[in-house]
Amino acid sequence: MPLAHRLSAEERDQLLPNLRAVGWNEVEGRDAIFKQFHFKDFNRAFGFMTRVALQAEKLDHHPEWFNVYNKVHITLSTHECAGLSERDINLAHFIEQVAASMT
Ligand SMILES: C[C@H](O)[C@H](O)[C@H]1CNC2=NC(N)=NC(=O)C2=N1
Repeated sequence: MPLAHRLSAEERDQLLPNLRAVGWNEVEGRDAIFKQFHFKDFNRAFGFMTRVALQAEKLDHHPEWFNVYNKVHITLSTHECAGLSERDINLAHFIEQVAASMT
């Protein structure tokens, strides 16, 4: 896999607005993005997490996340470059697709 690089200012200007528009926000004090998801019940939340987990393993890029009942909080960042990379953007878009199919 090619090395991950931290997104440049130009790349951020280009890539982040689409994600901000659907509820992803930059984390304060850390180069990462965050979103909270709410599902109808635990089954949907865990089904969502299962689908994200399988893709994360395939991409070798894993979310930091927290779940209680129907809530899933997700933080995305890339350890390899200690910040946001294109891998986080791609995973966030995949997560959006899965979430849309669960509601
Ligand atoms: C050794 C393994 O390939 C790496 O640690 C992978 C695994 N999952 C990862 N997940 C995330 N979010 N960032 C990484 O840099 C990363 N690296």
